[in-house]
Amino acid sequence: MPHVFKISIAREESIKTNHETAYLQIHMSLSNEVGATSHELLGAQAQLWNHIFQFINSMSLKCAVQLGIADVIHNHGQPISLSELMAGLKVHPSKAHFVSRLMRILVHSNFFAQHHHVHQDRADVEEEETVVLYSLTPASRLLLKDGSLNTTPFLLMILDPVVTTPFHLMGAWLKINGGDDPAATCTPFEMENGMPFWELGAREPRFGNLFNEAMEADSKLIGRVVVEECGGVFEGLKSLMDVGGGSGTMAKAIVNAFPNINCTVFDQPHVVAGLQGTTHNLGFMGGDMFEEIPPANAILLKWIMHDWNDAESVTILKKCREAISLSKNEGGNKKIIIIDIVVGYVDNKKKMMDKKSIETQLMFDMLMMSILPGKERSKSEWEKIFFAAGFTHYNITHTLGFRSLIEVYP
Ligand SMILES: C[S@@+](CC[C@H](N)C(=O)[O-])C[C@H]1O[C@@H](n2cnc3c(N)ncnc32)[C@H](O)[C@@H]1O
Ligand SMILES: C/C=C/c1ccc(O)c(OC)c1
Repeated sequence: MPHVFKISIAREESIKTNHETAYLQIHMSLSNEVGATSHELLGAQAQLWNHIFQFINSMSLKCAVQLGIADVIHNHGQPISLSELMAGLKVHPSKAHFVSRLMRILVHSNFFAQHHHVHQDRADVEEEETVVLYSLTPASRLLLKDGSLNTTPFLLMILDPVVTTPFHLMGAWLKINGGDDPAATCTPFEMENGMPFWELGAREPRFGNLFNEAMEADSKLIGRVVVEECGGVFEGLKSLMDVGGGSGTMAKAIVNAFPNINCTVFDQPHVVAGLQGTTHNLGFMGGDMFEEIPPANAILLKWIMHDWNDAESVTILKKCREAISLSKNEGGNKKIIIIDIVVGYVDNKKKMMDKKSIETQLMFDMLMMSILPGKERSKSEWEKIFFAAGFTHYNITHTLGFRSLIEVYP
């Protein structure tokens, strides 16, 4: 393309009527070789390279998790020097200078903080010595393996080759015929693994367990926030069915905060096999949400709807509507509670985070496209499936960071 423009510009320059000069300007703005100043070219290259290299940020963080850097700093109890950090890591001493480079990029990304400490306590040292000391940041506190909000399983699951490999196939996947039925279209994940995501989780315990642990970590964090910020949502309910509730972490947070709600975790039989409620008001049940959902005043769908396409989602929502209509709750309300992304809506208390949060939403959407037949929905896309399933109104609360809580009523 650029060559074609170059030739036409050369020709038009020799003619130079006013009319053609206008064309020339358009051609120049379209051409990447002629129009840009050095400054613009370097800016464009910087943007491109920064984007190309984003996986290096992910992998540097993965390395820190593999080594347990955050745990060593935390266990040290105070800011730590490189040599103290090395003593706590299972890294070969010959590689200390590599670790300092790893730390440099992670400090840049705000996963660790770095201070310069001036040594004055050694009489034998004549010149002052400055030592770099590392400490944790709020983001790296989520990487502590003993912490209650340990997010490392989520990181290891998302950066596992089982998840990253299908992304290499997206172009090829888009070129092949998906057929007329969107529900029957295979995903890049299936193209790579020969089976759907949930089947791999059932067949390969290593990945299945990693996935469930990843979900637990999120449910611990969001469970706490939901109870603190949106507790009113659960007032007046006698029973709650957490459909696709995994190993029950979210349900535990809810029954602890609301002892009067009877909560049942409903998930695939192999996921809830062997699980038992720790209190009288928590139970587990295996089943298929496309077949039948047991009755309850309210159904919780946390990170469920985005796993499925519109037709599948409407089927699940219809099953939910049946389940709440069959339950008893005199005077109390009945509803579906969805915790998921509403694309374009982010926590309005954190305006500064908006661009990053929306990027996170769009990344989740690409994940749902590569791994599952799912998608992230805008407000109007949500409305379409709610009404198609026979619900009449809904209310969105945007207080969960890049996610929202949606109450949907019959
Ligand atoms: C993304 S996870 C969300 C887990 C949990 N709600 C959370 O947010 O931590 C989706 C869950 O749906 C479950 N699931 C998938 N297909 C299902 C089906 N047909 N019936 C019931 N549960 C299903 C999976 O086993 C998984 O636990
Ligand atoms: C690699 C797959 C990740 C994934 C799959 C299903 C989900 O609902 C999800 O929500 C965070 C994440």
